Amino acid sequence: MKDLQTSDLPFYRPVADECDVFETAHANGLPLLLKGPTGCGKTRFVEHMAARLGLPLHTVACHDDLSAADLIGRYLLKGGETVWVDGPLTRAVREGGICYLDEVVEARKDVTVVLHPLTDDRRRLVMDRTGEELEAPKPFMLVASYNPGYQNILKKLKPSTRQRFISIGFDFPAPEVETPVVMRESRLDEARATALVRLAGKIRALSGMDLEEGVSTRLLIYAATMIARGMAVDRAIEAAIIEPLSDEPDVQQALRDLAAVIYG
Ligand SMILES: Nc1ncnc2c1ncn2[C@@H]1O[C@H](COP(=O)(O)OP(=O)(O)OP(=O)(O)O)[C@@H](O)[C@H]1O
Repeated sequence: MKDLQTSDLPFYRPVADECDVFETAHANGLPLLLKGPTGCGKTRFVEHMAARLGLPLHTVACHDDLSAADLIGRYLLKGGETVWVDGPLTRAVREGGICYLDEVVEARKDVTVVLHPLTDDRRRLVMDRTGEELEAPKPFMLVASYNPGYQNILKKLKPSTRQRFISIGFDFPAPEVETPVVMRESRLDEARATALVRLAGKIRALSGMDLEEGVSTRLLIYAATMIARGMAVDRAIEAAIIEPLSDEPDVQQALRDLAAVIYG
């Protein structure tokens, strides 16, 4: 695959054709949903694409208290006066930038009401508190992410929401992508980065274990960073991989056993 990296962009190594899909969605005013496990590169991908397209990026980490007003804006008291302050979604629409809603499924239901007219062919942001209705300019793009792996039956995206988005499925990168990513982010040498990525492959292949999700690329980079700074490999794996993945002594021991297979 062609390496599209140039030095002034946030580093992102493409896994497949996701950069083309993003560019085509953007060029045609289509919203994009990134699905995948935590720490696999979704946020970095959006940062890279925003910089590549020269667009301002407004990122919102969604949580179960996040309301439509948090995205759109609210009246605030400033120096005795009431002034309207745009929220990140409104700023992105006004600027013609990208608004990235990380873990959109966590947001409150009233957020969906705002997103629907913005993510179909109307492309309109309805601001009920000010009575304004903004038509999104052509460069505006809404990107959302969602982790289907979380077994949260109460929080699922409704078909009427997910069928408004072009979607890309993410997963942990293949070893030939993940190893150079780990090396570049941590400055660890190839041999030791390769061993960590092999360990990750074994952990991700575990089944029947009480692991909610496989080890993320983010954790591998943490482990690699500690090793590159001189920490003993087994200590770094313990602190950056085993402890973050599980609290269960049996599971932790199984992970140590896997590490012993790789590191002898
Ligand atoms: N293809 C890739 N190219 C470059 N860096 C990558 C890639 N994949 C993963 N990474 C690295 O993995 C780290 C974690 O990725 P990122 O923060 O984008 O995860 P995420 O999928 O957005 O996670 P979350 O859903 O928890 O927000 C990044 O800081 C980056 O260093």
